Order: sequence, then structure tokens, then C-alpha cells
Amino acid sequence: MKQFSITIAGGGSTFTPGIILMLLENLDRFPIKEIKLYDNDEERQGTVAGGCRILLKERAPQIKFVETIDPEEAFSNIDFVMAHIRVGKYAMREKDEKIPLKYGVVGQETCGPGGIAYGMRSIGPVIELVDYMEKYSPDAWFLNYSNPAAIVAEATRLLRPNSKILNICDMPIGIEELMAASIGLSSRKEMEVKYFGLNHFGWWFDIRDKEGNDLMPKIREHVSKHGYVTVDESKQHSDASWNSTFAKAKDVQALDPTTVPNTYLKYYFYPDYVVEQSNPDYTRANEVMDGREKLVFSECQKIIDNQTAEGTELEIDEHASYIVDLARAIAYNSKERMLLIVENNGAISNFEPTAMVEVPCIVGSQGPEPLVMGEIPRFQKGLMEQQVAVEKLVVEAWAEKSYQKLWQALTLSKIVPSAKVAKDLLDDLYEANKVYWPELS
Ligand SMILES: NC(=O)c1ccc[n+]([C@@H]2O[C@H](COP(=O)([O-])OP(=O)(O)OC[C@H]3O[C@@H](n4cnc5c(N)ncnc54)[C@H](O)[C@@H]3O)[C@@H](O)[C@H]2O)c1
Ligand SMILES: O=P(O)(O)OC[C@H]1O[C@H](O[C@H]2[C@H](O)[C@@H](O)[C@@H](O)O[C@@H]2CO)[C@H](O)[C@@H](O)[C@@H]1O
Ligand SMILES: [Mn+2]
Repeated sequence: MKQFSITIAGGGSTFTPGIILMLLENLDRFPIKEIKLYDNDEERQGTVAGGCRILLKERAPQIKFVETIDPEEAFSNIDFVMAHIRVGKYAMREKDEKIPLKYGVVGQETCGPGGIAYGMRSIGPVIELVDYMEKYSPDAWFLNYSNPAAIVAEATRLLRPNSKILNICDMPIGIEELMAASIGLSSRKEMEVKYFGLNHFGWWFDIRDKEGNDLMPKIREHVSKHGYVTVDESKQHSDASWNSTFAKAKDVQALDPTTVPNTYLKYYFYPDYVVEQSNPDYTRANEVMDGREKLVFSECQKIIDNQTAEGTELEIDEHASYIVDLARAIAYNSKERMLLIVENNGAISNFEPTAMVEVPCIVGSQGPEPLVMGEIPRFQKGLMEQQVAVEKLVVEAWAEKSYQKLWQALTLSKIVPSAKVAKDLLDDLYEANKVYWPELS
């Protein structure tokens, strides 16, 4: 059985150890002969790589492990790139979240002005990684979950239309696990879903079990009462702010009780509530820096100090097994049914054909084939047309170095109150991002 070589781009990511542990758990389904970590921050990656090297030596010594900042070494002779970079790291995520709050606007990692600023930072480096892969391993596939996935996906559509790239998000996967738990199923994989939207901006409208029984009535009822909060504590997020988001899905669903929503819609439906709940001095970025980032880096350092991974608190990222499902679908033509962010081309029949939409796809060795979700209701169509125009304007602003188009994108965003606030935000974010964004004119 072929053994695969993979490069994790963004090797210093807080998710790298959990994903490596998940890959080790799935070696029977997806055999690996080499794992390379690639990052542009040698020191940051060095700590994660140091811990992972010892862990792999103890648990899978047969796997060759490489850490590098050299693109040729990183991207040569590989089958897959798993890309999870964060351009500007948490320091810039903190600015993405705090600068909008100065103007009474939602500050969020991937939504609104924060997501737009993050997108302007991410487009260039993600395209650069794709180009490295194509230069050094032209037959490889690029599995991207670097955020903001909506803007990155639109950029790869426009700027690298023929590249072998799959854009994916784990939010629907996390929510489906909560749905399954709320109706007594043991896994989301017992469900077959129909979903439409943009990334972080979508709705489930049909969910059935493998026998075709309609599960929506029970799921809709649960969400209308409890959001995605379940009594199964093992399924709940470790952070209170996430559990508050899962609970808020109750109010988000109220806008269309015939569907169940992606949790991210709360930022667009209830921006006033979100701003009221926000602490301008301590946002989600601070929570993660004090939480996940501290835990992962201290655990990796402990492994290095002790020269063993015995007893580590590093946890497997179980739900990241979607990455293996995706790689297997390409490698073995498995025809896996998965939500991916793909060019619409009629999957949503009354929506912009070139929009990058999040819909169920059948994935095989030639890539994704979107399933037809049909016509969407006027309410969602209106919301998505505004949002996709924002995302397209951001990519055009980056490609054309256009201040005007970026101002239009911010003004068009549902959660920015006026062109004046949009311009103030733009100038503030531009100053904060001057080493990352292209020079605009
Ligand atoms: N698609 C999804 O649903 C999903 C889910 C979880 C996380 N993510 C994304 O995964 C990414 C990683 O998240 P994290 O919290 O671990 O971030 P992190 O900051 O801990 O790690 C990201 C790494 O990327 C590196 N990096 C930045 N720019 C780079 C470049 N140009 N080339 C190579 N490496 C570069 C950084 O140095 C850092 O080590 C983020 O974009 C995050 O939003 C996406
Ligand atoms: O605030 P963070 O950094 O903890 O999470 C931001 C990411 O949130 C989503 O990913 C979630 C996932 O959906 C959830 O089920 C759980 O497993 O945690 C993940 C990461 O924390 C979202 O899909 C990503 O795009 C965000 O970056
Ligand atoms: Mn996501």
C-alpha cells in the first residue's frame, strides 16, 4: 500500500500536535512515510517540531520527520500539503478583534472588518505556498484550512483557478457532532446533510439518517430551545465563550426556523449583542493565547525537556480526521461526501455561479463534485449576495491594490454601520497591517 509524504504548512500552529496525533491514529486508513513541518518562523516551529519529533520517534519511528523553513526542502517529493498558516500570528488576530471594537463594530477573527484585514494578510502567503507546491511537487494536492477560508478560497479561485486546491472548514463538522449528540446519535457520520452557504455563513436544510429518516424535526426543536448546547459534556468546548456561541444559535435559528444555522451567523444577525458582550481589552485572541497556545507550547517544551512524550497532555484533534477523509478521497478515489468550499457553478441554482459556496461534495481523485442544493430562499439569497460581494471586493482590492475597493468591501459588510466608520476602520487597519497588506492606492 502506497505510503504518503505530507507537508504541514504552518508547522508552528497550535493545531499541529493534535493533527499529528490524529494522523498517527489513522495510519491504517492513511499510511504515512514522511511528515515535514514548514513555517516562516523558525523559532516558533522549533518548539512544536521539537515536541513532535520525540513523540513520533516513540510512537511511529518508521515515519521520517523533517522540520524546515526552506521551501524547496519542504515542498519537494510530497503528496499533500496540509495548510494552516496564520499570517501575523496571534498578535495580529488581537488587532483584528480589538480595532473594530474601538468603533463599536464586531471584532472577530474571520467575520467583518477583522476577517477582511486577516484576508488582506493571508492571500499573498497562501498563493505563495500553492506556487511552491506546484514548483516542487506538481502532482500534489493543497488541502487548505488557513483562514479566513472564504476570502482565501475566493483568492485561489480567481488567482490559481487550475490548481489542485481543496478549501475546507471544520465549523460544520463541530456543529454536526453537537447535533448528533443532541438527538442521541454517536457520530455525525450517522447523518447525511444538505447544507448551503458561504464559509462561516450557512444553513442546514435537510438532515437524514442512513435509512433516509428525517432528523430535522428533532434537531430543529433542540436548537430552537437550546442552540447547540448538549448535555453530553464530552462534546462541549472547553472554553465558555465557545459554549456561549453554541447557545446563541437558538436566537440565530429563530430567523428561519425551517433550517438550522452555522454559529458564525450570530455576528451578522446580532452585532449589537456581540459588541455588548465583548471586552475591548480581552478578546478571543487573548483567550487562545492564554489557553490553547500556552498549553500546546508548554507541553511541547516539556517533551523536549524530559526527552519523552510519556504522560503528555497534548490531545488528539479527533475532529480533524476530516483531513484524513479528504486526503483518502483524493488518494483512493473514495467518493467521500463532505462539505467543501467550491465554485458554485449552479449547485445553488439561483446564486452567483462564480461564488465560492460551502455545499456537500462527492470527493474523488479528480477533486470535488458539488451536489446540487437547488434554489435558496430570498432571505438567505439576499444575505449571501451582500456577503459574497464583500469577499470578492476584498480579493479584487488585494489583486488591484485598490484602496477604493477595500473601502467598498468594508462599507458593504453587514456589520459596518456607515461609509464613514468603514473609512475610519480602513485607515486604522491599514496602519496596523502595513507590513502585511500590499501598498494600496
Ligand atoms: N478552516 C477552519 O475551519 C480552521 C479551523 C481551525 C483553525 N483554522 C486556521 O488554522 C490556522 C492556524 O491556526 P493557529 O491558531 O494554530 O495559528 P498559529 O498562529 O498558532 O500557527 C500558525 C502558524 O503559521 C505560521 N505562518 C504564518 N505565516 C506563514 C507563512 N507565510 N508561511 C509559513 N508559515 C506561516 C506562523 O508562524 C505560525 O507558526 C489559522 O489560519 C486558523 O484560523 C482554520
Ligand atoms: O477561537 P478559536 O481559535 O478557538 O477557534 C476559531 C476557529 O473556530 C472554528 O474551528 C473550531 C471548530 O469548529 C470547533 O468545533 C472546535 O473544534 O474548535 C475549532 C478551533 O478552535 C472555525 O471553523 C475556524 O475557522 C476558526 O478559526
Ligand atoms: Mn472555519
